[in-house]
Amino acid sequence: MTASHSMPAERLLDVEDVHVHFPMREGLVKAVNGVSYHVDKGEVLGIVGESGSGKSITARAIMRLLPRNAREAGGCIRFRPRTGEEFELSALERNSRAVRQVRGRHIGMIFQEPMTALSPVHSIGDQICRTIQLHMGFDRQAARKRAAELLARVRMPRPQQMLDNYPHQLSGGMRQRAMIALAISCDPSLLIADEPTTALDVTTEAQILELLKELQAETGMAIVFITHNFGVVADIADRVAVMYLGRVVETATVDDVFYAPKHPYTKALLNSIPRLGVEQGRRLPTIPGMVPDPFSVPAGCSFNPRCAHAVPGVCDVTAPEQHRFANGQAARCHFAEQLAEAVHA
Ligand SMILES: Nc1ncnc2c1ncn2[C@@H]1O[C@H](COP(=O)(O)OP(=O)(O)OP(=O)(O)O)[C@@H](O)[C@H]1O
Repeated sequence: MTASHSMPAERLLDVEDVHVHFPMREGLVKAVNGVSYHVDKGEVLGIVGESGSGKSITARAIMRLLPRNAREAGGCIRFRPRTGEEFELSALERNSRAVRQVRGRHIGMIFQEPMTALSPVHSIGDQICRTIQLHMGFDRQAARKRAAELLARVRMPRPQQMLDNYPHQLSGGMRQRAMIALAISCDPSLLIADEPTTALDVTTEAQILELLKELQAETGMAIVFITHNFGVVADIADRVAVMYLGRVVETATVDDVFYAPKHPYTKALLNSIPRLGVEQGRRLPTIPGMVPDPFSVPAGCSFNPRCAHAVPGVCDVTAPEQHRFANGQAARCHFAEQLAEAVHA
């Protein structure tokens, strides 16, 4: 499907004012409440935020993999892969043939749990070959050759034999590599990575991150990398979108977000990262309060009850607009400018 509006030449993905709701017995959960972000070709965008901020549901809206009970309540998602076609993803029926042509071919996906992407009843080789044959028109023999090359590329030992292994025969780290090989098998323009390293031990996590960085540099694919972990963002991303309660509250380059965060929530998240060299036994700062119940989101700025800078009568009354800074950084805070000036004063 061709989108009606044009996108800038460098733009790969445009997520614009997307709303996704879950009608529940207890009330309406506005899991994604006006999210906008973009990804340029070859760029790595990190999405950070506490649990429940809507990171995964936004990604699932892009991939057209929303839960059955999700209601899309507005917004537009446009995608232009390297092949030059343009898709209005938000207009594509979930699980339609059109969606399956985009997913797998132009968008690869990796998850925390590899068995979300891998079938337990087919060998690794069969799964990769089928995807390659379906989307790239390779015959069986050429697909098998490419599949073995992909397994070698993600550094699986004995790739030729590995083709005939089933996922349950592999270790967690190896399954993760098989899932990555499957995700990149058709040379996608975009890889969506939803917490792919969260369940791994630190050593394996570092290896997988290194592999993803190498693959990104080699193929020029863009990555949307969803994580709780600012350390991972620093390692892999070019730019960051910080999410809180269904909204993007700050977007910035990785350097800007670490050296001059503009939203109080971003600052609080950064302050809660464990640092090397912190005296043993000294308590690390944590963000005060809990993420509010999704059925009773605070009025005004939804972060106001936890914010050290909240001004009564303003922050608890009016939802802030996005404030855009000259360097391209943007923060959804009434006092973003004043707070930034106070830091530099
Ligand atoms: N199928 C569903 N039915 C009802 N509510 C849902 C469903 N899936 C997600 N939600 C709600 O949507 C909100 C956003 O969830 P989402 O999974 O996108 O958050 P997240 O930021 O990715 O969190 P995490 O880091 O824990 O994965 C949460 O309040 C969650 O409870």
